[in-house]
Amino acid sequence: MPGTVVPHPRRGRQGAPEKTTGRQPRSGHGRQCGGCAHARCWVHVRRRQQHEAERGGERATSEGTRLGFLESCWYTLQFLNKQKLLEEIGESWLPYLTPRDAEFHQLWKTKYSKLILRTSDTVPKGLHQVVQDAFLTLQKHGCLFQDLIRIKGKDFFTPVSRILIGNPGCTYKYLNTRLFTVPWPVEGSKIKYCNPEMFDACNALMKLNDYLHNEAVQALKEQSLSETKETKDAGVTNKEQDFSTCVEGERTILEDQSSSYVPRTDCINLKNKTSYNLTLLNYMDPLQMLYLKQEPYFGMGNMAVSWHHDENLVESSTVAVYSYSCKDPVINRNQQEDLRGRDPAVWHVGLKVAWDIKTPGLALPLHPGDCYFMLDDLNMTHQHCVLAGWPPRFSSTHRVAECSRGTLEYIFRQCETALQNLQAESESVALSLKSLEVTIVKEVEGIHNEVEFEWLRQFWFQGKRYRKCTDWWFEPMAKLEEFWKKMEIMLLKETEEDVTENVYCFVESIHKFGVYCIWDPEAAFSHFCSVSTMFSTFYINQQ
Ligand SMILES: O=C(O)CCC(=O)C(=O)O
Ligand SMILES: [Fe+2]
Repeated sequence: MPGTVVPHPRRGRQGAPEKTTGRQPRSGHGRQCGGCAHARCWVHVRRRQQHEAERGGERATSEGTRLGFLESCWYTLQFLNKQKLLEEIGESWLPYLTPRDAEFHQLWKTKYSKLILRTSDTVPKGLHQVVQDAFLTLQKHGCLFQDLIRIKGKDFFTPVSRILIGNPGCTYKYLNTRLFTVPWPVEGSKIKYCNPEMFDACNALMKLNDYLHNEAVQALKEQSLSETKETKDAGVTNKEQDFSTCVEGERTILEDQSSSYVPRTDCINLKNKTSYNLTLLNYMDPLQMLYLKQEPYFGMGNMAVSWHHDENLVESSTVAVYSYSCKDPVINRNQQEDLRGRDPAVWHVGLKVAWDIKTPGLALPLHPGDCYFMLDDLNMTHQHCVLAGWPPRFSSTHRVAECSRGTLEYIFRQCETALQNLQAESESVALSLKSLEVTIVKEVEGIHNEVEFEWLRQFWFQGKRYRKCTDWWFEPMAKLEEFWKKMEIMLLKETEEDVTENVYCFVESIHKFGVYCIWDPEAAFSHFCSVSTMFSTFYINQQ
């Protein structure tokens, strides 16, 4: 008879599930120990890591130490790079340009050509209105939160407050925090918002998303045409441009057929790299901040967001940003005409070539309603930061998030795969495993971890923030928790098998020890040690 397995009650504080212990050896013996030794090890190591992480009050990651090690290598490398840069700079600042400098436009054109600005006057007035209302609604209802992020193993709150809005069921992970989209009302979706204003806000951001998508397509097209022209001017034969029109569904998205056609594959790329699935909204009122980090390389002043590359995006996808600083401090700009450097009253986006101290940086002022685009691979080749001005400011940053492992659809599919190894016994409610094969059990463990660490913990860790806008996520989260519980039971069964086998191996080993002793004491000793270590490690891990 299998031992009775009682799942633990969920952990109260974060609602995150707690691991159960399954120390119930059962009689009988199943498999050969050699084949499954690796699997056992893997299970134990993982449980120990998790146990340690929990004891330290940390938010563990599903990948455990392996990822932790790679992560710390990456951070060390970044740290060393940064140190090297700072050393090279010494006491002085690196140069950067603003529109006040004569060479600003030349620098922009040559070194930052994939940064595109669309000033507010090019954006439809009606769109400005609904988007700005949406920002204020979200703020009024307390929907923006400072995120607890993790950098170099340390936790920080972001200076900016944020909310993620986007396709239903989509998530976006940045700096070890997975954010869950407040769904915008895509066609055919049934979303219950907390109030009608919230619907309007999400709808407005979806409209902005469509607008920015079209603008990005246009900008990319223009850019590719200007590149084509430049190569032609330089006398280089470029690829043929006489391809069929580019169609998005029934609609032609690239209509300018008179100048040139864009190849179909390029069209698909273009669409994939501008089809934003979410937007991360930022808000900060500098006057409410006790302290803001100073830009370290160029002396650009207060930073709201430090230098970074946006992570977790589809490769070479465009990022589009709508910027709304609540007042435009025009007077100050005139007063500071003769000063050098950027106007500290005005919000700017700062750009620099990654790990390069030769190319001057760029600080581009952003006035209320301006939009900027980081086209193609600009986000990879360059870093950007946000330089704070004086008024409060919102921004909506539209992204093509790489969410092959970041949607509800995906994680439910994973659960389905894992639960295929579960069979309900007809005469009892007890659940049992169809296969104890190492690869299958390992896969289930992986999925179990993924659900727990990437979804349940991440969701509950952020408290009840998602309730502020809609209850959309609570039903799928409850479902995921059900799946998690089933997997927990499955894995406990596997663990029981482990216990049995360990006991069996241990006993057998003692027996073998006696046999070995006669002709090979060394082998007997090492055999005994390895098995007993395995057994005691297992036992300790089950405490
Ligand atoms: O607010 C902005 O202009 C950009 C913010 C940003 O870089 C980010 O959220 O990743
Ligand atoms: Fe960014």
